[in-house]
Amino acid sequence: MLPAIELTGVRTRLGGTLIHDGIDLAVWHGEVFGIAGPSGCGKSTLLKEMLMLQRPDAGRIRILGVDLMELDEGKAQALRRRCGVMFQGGALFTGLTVLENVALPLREHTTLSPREIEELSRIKIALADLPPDTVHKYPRELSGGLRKRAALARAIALDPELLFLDEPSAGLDPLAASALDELILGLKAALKLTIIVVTHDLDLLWHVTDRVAMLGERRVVGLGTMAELARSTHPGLWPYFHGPRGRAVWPGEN
Ligand SMILES: Nc1ncnc2c1ncn2[C@@H]1O[C@H](COP(=O)(O)OP(=O)(O)OP(=O)(O)O)[C@@H](O)[C@H]1O
Repeated sequence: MLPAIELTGVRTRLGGTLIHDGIDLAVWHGEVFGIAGPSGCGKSTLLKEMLMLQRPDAGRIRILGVDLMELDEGKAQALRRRCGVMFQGGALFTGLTVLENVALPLREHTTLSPREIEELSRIKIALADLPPDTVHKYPRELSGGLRKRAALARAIALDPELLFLDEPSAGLDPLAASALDELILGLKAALKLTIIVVTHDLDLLWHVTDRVAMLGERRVVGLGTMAELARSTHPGLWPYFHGPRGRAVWPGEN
């Protein structure tokens, strides 16, 4: 079976600096795949490239079997519909209620009736574990954790095959962050999603991901389960797992 996502030899130059110099990785259908690494190593840039928001200078990216280098705008639109995205901060429309935010992709990309759209939106809101009384609230009336859930409900509105999460736990307290971890695992199981998550959050990486690509030195310096990466002696991985914060979240060591 073809991978859900395949990157081969991706090279990216930004503002005269080489950010990626030969990134190779494959994401399998149905897995939660983490992308981690130090600040500035190009994680978000890689995400944008997979989402067709930015083009690499060289290399090949295949999403759901489609080669992004050979896409016209029509095919890109069709492919984007198969990808849900939750950007850092949620990026909800502040002037729209939760229900209207979740309904928006359905209004833009389907020919469903308003009643069907509302019903489907309510299903996604329930799947994201938002209390029913939040549907008519505006994002500013919600806690950070509930705003993330609303953003997640919107990201799954069109039943995507791939779900991209950019720093989902950023800004959340530890309890809200671990509740979100559970929700991500629940969505993966319920919707058979392939999930790509860019994060610094070691708890999330240990508890939610199946495999992780650790970026560094403009390449993938480690690829495997967190347990496999933790055993690696690669100098680019050692500080990540054996620094004080890294050590504190090793399962079974708390
Ligand atoms: N449009 C741009 N022009 C020039 N440099 C850029 C541009 N966008 C990002 N960069 C630089 O490219 C590098 C990679 O940025 P990117 O945001 O992908 O890193 P990151 O790993 O996601 O970082 P963080 O973990 O801090 O979010 C950084 O050094 C950043 O300053």
